Parts: sequence; C-alpha cells; structure tokens
Amino acid sequence: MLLTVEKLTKKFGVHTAVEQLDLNIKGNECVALLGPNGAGKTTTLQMLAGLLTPTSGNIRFGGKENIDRRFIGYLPQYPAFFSWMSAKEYLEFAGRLSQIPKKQLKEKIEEMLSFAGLEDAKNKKIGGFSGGMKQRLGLAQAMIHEPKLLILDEPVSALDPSGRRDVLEIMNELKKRMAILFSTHVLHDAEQVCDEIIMLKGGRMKWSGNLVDLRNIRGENRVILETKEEMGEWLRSKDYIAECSFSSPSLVELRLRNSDDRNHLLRDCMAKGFTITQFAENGRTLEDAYLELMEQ
Ligand SMILES: Nc1ncnc2c1ncn2[C@@H]1O[C@H](COP(=O)(O)OP(=O)(O)OP(=O)(O)O)[C@@H](O)[C@H]1O
Repeated sequence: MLLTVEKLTKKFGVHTAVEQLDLNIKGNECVALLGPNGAGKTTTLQMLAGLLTPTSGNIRFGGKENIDRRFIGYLPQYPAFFSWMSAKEYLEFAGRLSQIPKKQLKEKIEEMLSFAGLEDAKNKKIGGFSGGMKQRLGLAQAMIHEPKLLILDEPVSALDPSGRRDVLEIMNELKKRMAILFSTHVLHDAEQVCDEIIMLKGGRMKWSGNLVDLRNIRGENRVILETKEEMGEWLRSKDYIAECSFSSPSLVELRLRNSDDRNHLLRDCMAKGFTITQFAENGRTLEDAYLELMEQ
C-alpha cells in the first residue's frame, strides 16, 4: 500500500473539519475524493501533502510514519503563480525547489512542457495564460520531480469544458506513471479518470468503493418488465417482488428481493402465458446513486 490513513482528524477550534477518516491508496491507483463544498476535501489533501498537521490519526506513506515530501506532488486549489515569469522559468524555479540536479532539469523542463502542451507558450509570461494553461502548468510543476503520489485539489473545477477535457486527458496519461488522489465536487469528473471513489460529507466518509460498486448500489435487482397483456394485481401477489411501480397495466418497474428472482419472475410470466416484450435491467444512474448516498 502506498498510502495508509487511519482515523485522520482535523479540528479548527471547536469545528471538526475532518473526522476519523480511514483510507488506502495503492501505487497504481487513481482515487477521487468527492464531496460538496465544505466536506473537508482540501483539509484532507493538505494533511496528506504534509502541509497541515492533523489533530490526530496516522498517515503512513510507503510503510513509513513520516510523509516524505520528495515522493509527493501537490497542486493546490488556487495555485499562486508568479505572473511575470514565463512557463519555462516557473518550471525551472519549481525544479530547483525540488532539488532536481541542474543537468537533468533542462531535459525535464522540456519533457514537462511537452506533456502539458505548453511548448509553444514556454517563453510567454504566465500572466497572459488562460485558466486551462495555468492548470496544465500547475500539473507540470507538481510532477516535475516524478512523485509517487500526485495530490490535486479540484484540478478541473474552475475550468471551462475544453480546459476540463485537456486536464482530465493529462490525468489519464499521468495515472499510468503514478498514483493520483484528486478532489472534486463533480461526479462526472471523477467518473472520467478514477478507479476508486471516496465520498466525504461534513468531514466524514460517507462511502468508498469503485464505480462499478457505485452503479450497483441497490440498482442490480431493478428490472423493467413489459408484456402484451395486462399484469395488474397478479404481479403484486409475488413475494419475491419488493417494490413495483406501474407506468401502465402492462409496463412495470420492479425491485426484486434477490438477483435470482429474475428467473422466478420470467418463469412465472411464461407460466401465466404472458408475451414479454421487454425485460431489462434498470440500474439507476451513477448520479442517482451518488445523491442518495450523500443524503443518507
Ligand atoms: N483554517 C481554517 N480555520 C477554520 N475552519 C476551517 C479552516 N480551513 C477549513 N475550515 C473549515 O473546515 C471545513 C472543511 O473545509 P475544506 O476547505 O476542507 O472543505 P472542501 O471540501 O475542500 O470545500 P470546498 O469544495 O469549498 O473547497 C469547512 O467548514 C471550512 O469552513
């Protein structure tokens, strides 16, 4: 395990921003920390980046108690760029801070500029950059020292759709090289790149798992059944049906008690002589599952 976090808690005076958070990140994972404003995402990421001291709890990085900042890349939610510097000068500055040897640095800067799609703008002043260009430069800065874990705080939230797409594409490339933990309040962004999701609300973990798990939450036993005949009350008498909602006497949405009950339902419909015109799984959308979990 690359990162192991146990009972991480941060209090600001009487206010608890993060409470008893447990999480694990493997070396090749891309994990999204998903939650609404004020959920505790930034506070969590700052603690994991070694920028904020936890009130209590354990953080182990590569099995060791101390966070070794050399192995972590961090992009804050509102990065402070020096607007008078060029992209190249800024990466040179970031590289020196990370103590990259001079000989390697030149090559590394060129590699990063190309990776971030900023070769043509390398000598231009950052002050004239678009939001998307700044964010790509921020990513280049965060990964110039080849960290093992890249921590990105809302990397796409402030971007327009094309800037968002560019940064998400870069993240998809980056995740082949290092673990990524990023925060977002938009499920769709998490869905584009991550393997695992951790949902936070009010400083507490509400749910964690992968996208397939999220899709399956109580969605797996839902089916839509349509027949040529009217089903009506006959269907309600079946005890393997937990819920049913008729759109018409011959079209119904059902929740079955178990996945095996699909076979029971089909068998019973056929025995009854019904002509089935539709029998489909009716998993809820990811957004439905997310909102339901957040509201619980
Ligand atoms: N330095 C601080 N002093 C006092 N309270 C703070 C401090 N930093 C954060 N908080 C509070 O802790 C809670 C969590 O804040 P945090 O910034 O971690 O949330 P977030 O999920 O990143 O939200 P956002 O999406 O708005 O950035 C909030 O209620 C916030 O007001």
